Amino acid sequence: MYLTLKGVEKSFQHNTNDKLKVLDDISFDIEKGQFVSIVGPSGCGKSTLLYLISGLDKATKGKIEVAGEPVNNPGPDRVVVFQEDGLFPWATVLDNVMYGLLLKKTPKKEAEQKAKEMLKLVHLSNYAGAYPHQLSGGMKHRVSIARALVMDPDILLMDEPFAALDEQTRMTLHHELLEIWRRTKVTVLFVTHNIREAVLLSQKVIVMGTRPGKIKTAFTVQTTQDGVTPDSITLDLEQKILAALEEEMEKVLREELGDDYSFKTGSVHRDSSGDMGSGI
Ligand SMILES: Nc1ncnc2c1ncn2[C@@H]1O[C@H](COP(=O)(O)OP(=O)(O)OP(=O)(O)O)[C@@H](O)[C@H]1O
Repeated sequence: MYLTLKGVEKSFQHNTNDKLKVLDDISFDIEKGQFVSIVGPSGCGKSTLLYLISGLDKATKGKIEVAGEPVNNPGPDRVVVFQEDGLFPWATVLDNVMYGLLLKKTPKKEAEQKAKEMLKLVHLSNYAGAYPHQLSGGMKHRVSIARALVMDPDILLMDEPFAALDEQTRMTLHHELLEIWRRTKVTVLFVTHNIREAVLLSQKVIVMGTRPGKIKTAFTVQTTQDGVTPDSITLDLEQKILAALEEEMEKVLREELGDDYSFKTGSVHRDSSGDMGSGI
C-alpha cells in the first residue's frame, strides 16, 4: 500500500479546557496511482484530513505513512489544490506555475520549460503571458492544477477544487483531470460534496460520518475493461452512497436545527448536478 492511515485522530483546542475531536480512528489504505474520493457531511473533517496528509498539520494520534515513511512535514511529494485557485494576481500564468519550482531553487530555464509543459497539459499554452484576471474561473483552476503538477508530486490532494464552478466548466475539468491522471499516474485524493463527481472520477469512494469524522464505509467503482463505468452502475452506486450519507446528514440536521428539525428519512435529494449536503 502506498498511502496508509492507521488510527488517525485529530483534536483542536477550542478554549483553554475545551477540546474538539474532529477525526476519530481514521484508517485506510490507498494504492499508488489510485484516484480516491472522500465524501461526507459538512464539518466531518475532510479538509482537516487532507491537511494532515499534506503535513501542514499533525495528527493528535495515529500514523500517516507514504511509501512506508511517516509524514511529519509538508513535502513536494504531496501537493494540495484548494477550492480557491490561490493564484498571485500580480504574476502571469507562467510565473504562477513556475513559482514553486523557483522556491525549490530549480534553475530558471528548467523551471520555465517544465511550467510550459504543464501549461500544455492543461491546454493553456496560449495564455502563458496572461494575468489571472484575464482568465475564466475554469482556466484559473487549470492553472492551479498545473502549478501543483509542475512540482511532480506523488500525491495530489484536492479539496473541493471545482465546487465554485458552473456545471459545464466542472464537466470539462473532470474530463481534463482524468486525462491528466491517466498520463501522470499521480495518486489523487479528492474531497467533494458532489456524489456524482465522486463516482465519475474515482476508483474508490470513501464515505465519512459526522463529527468526530470516522470512516463510515467505502465503495469500489467498477469499470469495464476500457475504463468506462456504465450508467446503471453509476446510478446504483450514487444511490448507495446517498443512503450511507442520509443517516449522517440527519445527525447534522438534528444537531444544528434542534427544535426546527423536520427531517423525514429518505427525503434527502441531490440537486440536478448530484450535489448534496454542501449547504449543511
Ligand atoms: N485550525 C482549526 N482550529 C480549530 N478548529 C478547527 C480548525 N480546523 C478545522 N476545525 C474544525 O474542525 C471541524 C472540521 O472542519 P473541516 O473543515 O475539516 O470539515 P469539512 O468536512 O472539510 O467541512 P466542509 O465540508 O464544510 O468543508 C470544524 O468544526 C472546524 O471548525
